[in-house]
Amino acid sequence: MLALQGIDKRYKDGTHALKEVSLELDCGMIGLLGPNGAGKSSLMRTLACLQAPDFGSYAFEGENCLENPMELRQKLGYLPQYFGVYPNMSCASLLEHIAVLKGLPAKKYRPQIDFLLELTNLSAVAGKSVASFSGGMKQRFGIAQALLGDPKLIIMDEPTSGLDPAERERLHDVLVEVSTKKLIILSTHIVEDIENLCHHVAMLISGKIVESADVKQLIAPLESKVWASDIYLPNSSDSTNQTTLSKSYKFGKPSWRIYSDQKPMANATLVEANLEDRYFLELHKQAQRHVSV
Ligand SMILES: Nc1ncnc2c1ncn2[C@@H]1O[C@H](COP(=O)(O)OP(=O)(O)OP(=O)(O)O)[C@@H](O)[C@H]1O
Repeated sequence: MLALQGIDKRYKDGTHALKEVSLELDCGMIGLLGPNGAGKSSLMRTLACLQAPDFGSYAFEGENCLENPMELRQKLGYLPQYFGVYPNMSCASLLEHIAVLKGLPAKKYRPQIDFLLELTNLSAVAGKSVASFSGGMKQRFGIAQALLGDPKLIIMDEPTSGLDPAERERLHDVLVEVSTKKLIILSTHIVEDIENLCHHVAMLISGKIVESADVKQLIAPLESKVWASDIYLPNSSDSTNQTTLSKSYKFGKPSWRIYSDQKPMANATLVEANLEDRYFLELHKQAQRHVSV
């Protein structure tokens, strides 16, 4: 459905944000996971034809998007990370305005706007100015505008940032409801969102795709190798077969997760491996590579 080939982007100040990114994605919900500054937004903006890469090409449903961006725009829904300033227009009027800009005929967009206001739980505030909305409401508005025109490719840059747990759950419901027969790319550093929603994840670290695979397949090699302990294992004791993955707190008490072929210490308990473990292991590997270069 979407094929990227050698996408490379260097900004004017010399930052090499994307390094020969190649990906092949089929329909469904796909997670793009990476730390701050990894290049996720750069890739999302490129896919949305908002900035051109220096090299590379990409095609959606066989159509070359760089040669024919208008073709893609008609099939695209995009939720940017930041919207900037909202005009002082009501939610419904702004959606109508965006529908016109997308080239949708009134007969098509009027019922769709009603449906999307309902879906994103904004019907009751449709007459209120978007500029006066709370962060969560603005995010839901962003999702509604991205879904206008029933796009086949939906790109969402950090869609759950700034949402409270109830809003986040509502967004998950919306995404699951619309995801059939579409390609939804969800860019985030919130691993849990990807684990909850996506069957496939691409990991982007320092501008490079380091993994792109089925989520279960990525986690499988870690099974029976992730341990939890409330005693600190110094990093210095990490080795090829043993890596401290993460530290988290429960009721103010710390707990470490350790990747190891064998029980790393007497009190360690074997736990179910998850995507966050895989992601931290990958970040650790990349950091090691960086040090040894
Ligand atoms: N317009 C720009 N000019 C120069 N450098 C930029 C520009 N936009 C992004 N960068 C740099 O490119 C790199 C990748 O940034 P990008 O915003 O794509 O990462 P990200 O993974 O989306 O990060 P975050 O999760 O923090 O939003 C960073 O080093 C960033 O500072």
